[in-house]
Amino acid sequence: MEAVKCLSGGASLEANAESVLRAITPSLDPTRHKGQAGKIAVIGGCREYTGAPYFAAISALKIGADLSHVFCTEGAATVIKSYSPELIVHPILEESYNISGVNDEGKRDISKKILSEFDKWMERFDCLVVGPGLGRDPFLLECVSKIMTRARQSNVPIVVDGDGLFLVTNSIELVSGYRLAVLTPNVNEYKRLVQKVLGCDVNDQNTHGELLSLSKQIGNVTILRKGKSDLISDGEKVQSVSIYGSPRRCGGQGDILSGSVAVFLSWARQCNSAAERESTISRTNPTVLGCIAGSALLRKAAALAFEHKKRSTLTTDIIEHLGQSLEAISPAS
Ligand SMILES: NC(=O)C1=CN([C@@H]2O[C@H](COP(=O)(O)OP(=O)(O)OC[C@H]3O[C@@H](n4cnc5c(N)ncnc54)[C@H](O)[C@@H]3O)[C@@H](O)[C@H]2O)[C@@H](O)CC1
Ligand SMILES: Nc1ncnc2c1ncn2[C@@H]1O[C@H](COP(=O)(O)OP(=O)(O)OP(=O)(O)O)[C@@H](O)[C@H]1O
Ligand SMILES: [Mg+2]
Repeated sequence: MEAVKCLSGGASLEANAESVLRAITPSLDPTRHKGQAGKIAVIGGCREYTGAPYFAAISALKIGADLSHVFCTEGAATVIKSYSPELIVHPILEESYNISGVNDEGKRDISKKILSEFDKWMERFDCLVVGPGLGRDPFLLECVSKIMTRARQSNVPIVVDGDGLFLVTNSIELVSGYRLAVLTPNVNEYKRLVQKVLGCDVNDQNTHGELLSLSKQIGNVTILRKGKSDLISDGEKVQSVSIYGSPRRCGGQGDILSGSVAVFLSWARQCNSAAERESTISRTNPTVLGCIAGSALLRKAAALAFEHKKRSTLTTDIIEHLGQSLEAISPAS
């Protein structure tokens, strides 16, 4: 199956995203137990943002993951739980304002406690999504750096989005050379990444070459550059997903994408039957497959939601169409 054709160097080719989706989506086999279709954790949710981690975590469930966790601050946790009883919410993160009277030693103890709380769960996760609605509090980000380092030591894939990209752009060593990392920058996040890593401004005359260089420079991590077309590269080649989505640019669509990529990359890593081993798909990096599938599904769901809701289309409407969009490509029975 030639689902993923690509050219190296400066060119990219449109991925056959539907074939990728069909190949990596597992069948609903009655012998499978809870957890086998994916256990995802989103690290995000703070005083300002509760929508973003919710969107990422609920999207993972709506696509077909079995369990979806959120690690956030205490204040955000109550709010996120009230959005949905389906999510498992851990109120473990702390922001500086909440511990302003605590001395350095006290802060170290809090940091250790956060890490040990996370450690109890980490080995169970198929993928982490770090960043949707995380905020930029320095103490919180320092704790999240430690969480990422721990996940990396345990070979747990990490999708980095939103404020997670702010953290990683300033501490690139957190993901550098980690082949199970995926960065999903929007226009601003990409600009900051290019400036920091390549030391220049974004060059729209050399889109593909620049994306290849950026990925290579960070040790071949997979990058999904969001935009009119989504461009995906692991430093070897560039592929695009340009399926028509929606003209509505409401906030939160990137959060759906990060939750979706987490599920699909987990599924792509499980795809190892003999037939799949022979195919182009199985020779493609699972992180790249996850990006292609996530991007395509989000765009299809956005198109369907827009058909119904037009100008009033919101992120929650798009989430409601994720299942139908996947069903049209890979039917449940
Ligand atoms: N409901 C929620 O809780 C949401 C929270 N979000 C979170 O908010 C935090 C910050 O993310 P943002 O994406 O807002 O931060 P960014 O710094 O990436 O972008 C913010 C600004 O960029 C501008 N912008 C967008 N597209 C542009 C373009 N093509 N050219 C020029 N400027 C452009 C926007 O108007 C906005 O003012 C993250 O943690 C994110 O996850 C967002 O995901 C949106 C939804
Ligand atoms: N100009 C565009 N035309 C069509 N689709 C787009 C366009 N820009 C972004 N998208 C789609 O919307 C998705 C989200 O991209 P966007 O740039 O809005 O992310 P974001 O800013 O991180 O979103 P969020 O508000 O969740 O943080 C991308 O996967 C992409 O497919
Ligand atoms: Mg975003």
